[in-house]
Amino acid sequence: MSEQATGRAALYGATDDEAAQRAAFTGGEVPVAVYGLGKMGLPLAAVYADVSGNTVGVDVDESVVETVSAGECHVKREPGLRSLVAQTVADGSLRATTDSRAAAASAAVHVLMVPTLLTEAEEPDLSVLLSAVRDVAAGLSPGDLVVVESTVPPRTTTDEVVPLLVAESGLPPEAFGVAACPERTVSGEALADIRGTHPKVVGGVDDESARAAALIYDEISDNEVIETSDATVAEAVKVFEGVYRDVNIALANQLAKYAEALDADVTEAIDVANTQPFCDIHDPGPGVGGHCIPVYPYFLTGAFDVDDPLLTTAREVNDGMAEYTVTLLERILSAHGVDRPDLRILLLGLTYKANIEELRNTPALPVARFLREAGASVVGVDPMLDDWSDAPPDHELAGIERCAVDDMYDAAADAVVLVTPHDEFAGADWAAFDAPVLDGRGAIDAASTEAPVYLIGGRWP
Ligand SMILES: NC(=O)c1ccc[n+]([C@@H]2O[C@H](COP(=O)([O-])OP(=O)(O)OC[C@H]3O[C@@H](n4cnc5c(N)ncnc54)[C@H](O)[C@@H]3O)[C@@H](O)[C@H]2O)c1
Ligand SMILES: CC(=O)N[C@@H]1[C@@H](OP(=O)(O)OP(=O)(O)OC[C@H]2O[C@@H](n3ccc(=O)[nH]c3=O)[C@H](O)[C@@H]2O)O[C@H](CO)[C@@H](O)[C@@H]1O
Repeated sequence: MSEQATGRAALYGATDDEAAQRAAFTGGEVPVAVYGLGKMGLPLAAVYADVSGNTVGVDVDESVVETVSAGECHVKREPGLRSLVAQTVADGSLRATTDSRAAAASAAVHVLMVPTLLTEAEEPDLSVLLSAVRDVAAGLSPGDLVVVESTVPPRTTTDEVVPLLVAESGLPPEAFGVAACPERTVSGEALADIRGTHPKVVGGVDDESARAAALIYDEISDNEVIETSDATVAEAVKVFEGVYRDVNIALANQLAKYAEALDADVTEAIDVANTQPFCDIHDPGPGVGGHCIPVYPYFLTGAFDVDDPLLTTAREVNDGMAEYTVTLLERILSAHGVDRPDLRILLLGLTYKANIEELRNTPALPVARFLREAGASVVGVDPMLDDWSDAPPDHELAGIERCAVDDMYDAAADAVVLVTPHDEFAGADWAAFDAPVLDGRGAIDAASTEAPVYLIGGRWP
């Protein structure tokens, strides 16, 4: 084990036997810093703390750091996370700080879990990641290992991260390790996923980086650790998983548009088609939200000069579903003889996915915009969101009248759209709305209610 001047053990280039390295890592001798304490970073930091016994979480948001430092958890509805954060903060294995430079100077393993988003021009925005990389470089020591867990365009680790670490740390590239180990975690099951729902993918910029990273993740995960031939393949694995899903969802949405011409229920056809192993068509819906699936295609189309009609068309199909949903709603209202200028439409679920507090790219916002452009007033119900009634005019939810779950039956809606099926809507009395319901996510058991319930791609009465 290479002990450095600071008395901390390091893994990259360690020459003692593997058992000693594992013992050092799980014995708190290899300090870890996790950069980014959000929906993905906090669960990751908590598991790292639980395994390593010596982890500091870094975040630029002081309220996040204060919350975690108090042993509390700001990430909602993540099973087990609240207690794990409380436990690891209480026993000292997890600390939180905004002082990224101090954290970097103390750590021998640096794990990047910060957002990677898009510019207005729909090109990868690595500014946050590279800012965190600069913080790491300021405290980088020989023998350290840098792990990129954020989803990034393939080649980012080798072409952006390593050169910046070298330039800003003054260390030669052979002095430290770097590996792409993409997060394959789903909100709502993060701890289980980090601990091994799926194999962990590890791609090093060199063999020693891969070895050190694989040793760490073999301690973190109880599933297989798959070492790819290099960091770029590991990055590509993650992006390919995401673009597969976006294209597949676009296929489902396209097939939903055929439903009326076929006079068939597309969901029934998809479900039966998926009964054989060569078919896994996903579900149609009002759109694709979050900062993963709708973003990852641009990590290819916006990063490489390759002729690509497929991913771009899939994005267009998925982004077009919000307007398609509104046209469906207009037809439903017409079929029910509702033709008033001052329509009130109730949107249930505004965040991008059930039980997740994230508005990024949520289809609910374009659905609301199209409805308001058509002259309707829009009422939104979302138990995952704090009351936004007093939000400023430029707030993304401005223009959407807020309604509490308990008051939703009294909203006097002319129609209801279930955009995101949070748990709170599972037991709704759909007939009590006394209005037609468009079930955007196929979450309602239509046979269990007298209410007129419609599906995207469903059969018309
Ligand atoms: N959310 C998912 O389902 C998911 C799944 C897999 C991978 N990912 C990847 O993980 C990334 C992070 O996702 P998330 O859901 O945790 O995002 P998030 O928005 O919930 O959290 C990001 C956190 O990073 C902090 N942060 C921003 N800049 C920072 C900096 N320079 N240094 C330290 N902290 C900083 C923010 O304050 C915030 O607390 C995503 O961009 C995506 O690439 C997300
Ligand atoms: C590790 C990681 O990165 N995990 C990602 C994470 O992605 P995510 O959290 O962004 O969630 P998704 O489930 O992909 O939903 C995104 C949007 O697409 C809509 N949607 C979904 C399915 C469908 O058939 N039709 C749809 O319209 C949905 O409503 C929502 O708006 O979990 C997925 C597994 O859940 C993973 O595959 C995916 O890699």
